[in-house]
Amino acid sequence: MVFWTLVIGAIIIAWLYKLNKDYVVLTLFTKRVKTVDGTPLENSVALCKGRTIFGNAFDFSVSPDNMFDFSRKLAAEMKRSYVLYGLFTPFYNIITAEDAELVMNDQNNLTTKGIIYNFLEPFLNRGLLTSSGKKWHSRRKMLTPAFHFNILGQFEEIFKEESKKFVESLEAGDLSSVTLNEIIPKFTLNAICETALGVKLDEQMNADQYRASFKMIEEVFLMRIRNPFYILDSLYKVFLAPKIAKHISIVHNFSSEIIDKRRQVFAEEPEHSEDKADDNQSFYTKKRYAMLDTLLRAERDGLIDHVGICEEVDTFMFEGFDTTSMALLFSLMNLSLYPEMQERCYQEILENVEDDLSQLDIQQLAKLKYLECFIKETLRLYPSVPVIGREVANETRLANNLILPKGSQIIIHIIDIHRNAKYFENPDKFDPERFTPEASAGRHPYAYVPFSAGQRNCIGQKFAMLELKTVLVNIIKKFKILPLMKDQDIKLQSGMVIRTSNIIKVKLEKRV
Ligand code: HEM
Repeated sequence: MVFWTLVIGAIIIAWLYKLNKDYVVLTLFTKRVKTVDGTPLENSVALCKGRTIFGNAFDFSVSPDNMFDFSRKLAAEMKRSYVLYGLFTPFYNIITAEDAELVMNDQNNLTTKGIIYNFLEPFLNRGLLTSSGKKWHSRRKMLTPAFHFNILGQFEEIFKEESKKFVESLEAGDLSSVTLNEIIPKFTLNAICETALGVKLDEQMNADQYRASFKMIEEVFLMRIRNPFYILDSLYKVFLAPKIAKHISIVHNFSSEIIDKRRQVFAEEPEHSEDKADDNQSFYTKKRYAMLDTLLRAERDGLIDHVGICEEVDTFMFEGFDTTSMALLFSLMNLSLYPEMQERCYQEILENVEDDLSQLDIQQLAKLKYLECFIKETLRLYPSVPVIGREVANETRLANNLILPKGSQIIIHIIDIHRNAKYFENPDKFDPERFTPEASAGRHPYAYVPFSAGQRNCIGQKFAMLELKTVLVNIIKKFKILPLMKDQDIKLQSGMVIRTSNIIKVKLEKRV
């Protein structure tokens, strides 16, 4: 009996030993990443020892603050891209521009969004951000004209109006302590609703409730990232979905109400029937255009249904609201922390922008080169979307000698690429001069990718830069922005976008 137990035990151990070469057994048979030339994996990529015997599956079961810091610590320790083994799947973590280029440039196997994006599905369903394959191609083609240069000119009018209102609301408040986390989302939500959706938010629409529900959805999203068991939809549905059902329906009702309002405006305009999809110029000059009109037109032509429109509207609200909020928050914070740079922005505005800000246009904004460098540097150190993900659709061989098994997850840490001393000397120093043409020459093209790159890049990047420049010109012209906290006090956090765990405040002083 003892003999046979030993024999069977030995066979099992031998079998597990063999299996372990292809799979990380204790992470529930996660396939291993291999090398093309058969050399040891650690020669081509860093491997990170797990905190438990279950690979790295439980390494991220920490608070959002610690999760953010933990990733930065790993990048600093590893110094090159690294592999982690989670439950069921390996995670290839990219922290160099060279590796990011291989993934962002791939046209075939690496354009599908990663598992993390599934966590957004109850909220966004499958819109432009989260979809892949044919659906993504046709939606991207449908929506690209909505971001055409000619249309940005019309959006500029809205950005100006909203910026003016924003400055007036600041003036009416307590200038000695302005809480950026509170006031900015109001401005950015109004701006996205009016430009993208063509609807002014009014009292009845309860935008405060929308923003609060948005936060709750984010909390549950983070719970799913931290606990590897919540990867399983069945567990999510039982334990987490009921917590946010109410909030999901609040955000969906909010966007549905907007779609209905705009649909009425659209239906009242008979000339829409004559519009050609690519005839933006003539169409958009007839009345104020909204991106949602592109979708309503496609609906009329039978190219998209109501569910599809909701997916895209929720996606625009998600992508266009919080990303710009955080970019604006960090820009204002940096203006307060670096007074000489703020003064340079102010002087540049005086030299290049008409005194009457209602005349501000894209041409004047294009002259504000230093302000642009300032925003770019802000997005380098504080990219609104610090991390993006892909899923490997089919086993893929990369030019860096790695073979990624089908289903592997790729995490591109944009923030770690941006803070890598290989591309940016003294990377933690805030220095807008890095983005002058001379300083940028010769830099790796994927070393600075706040809007990602390749075919899945951000469709709204020009829109976002225009909005940021417009509101910043309005604020800088009116106020001196003074600090109420130190650079070292700012604590970054993970969220659906980058967050701060502390409240960011500044003081404003009216310019005379
Ligand atoms: C500072 C502001 C912004 C930043 C930093 C930013 C960044 C990004 C990044 C990094 C991606 C790639 C996401 C991924 O691969 O998972 C992305 C995608 C996207 N962004 Fe933005 N974004 C900003 C503003 C906007 C705005 C204002 C809009 C819309 C009005 C927008 C709409 C989108 C959409 C629809 C996608 C998905 C594109 C696709 O997959 O085809 N973004 N954005």
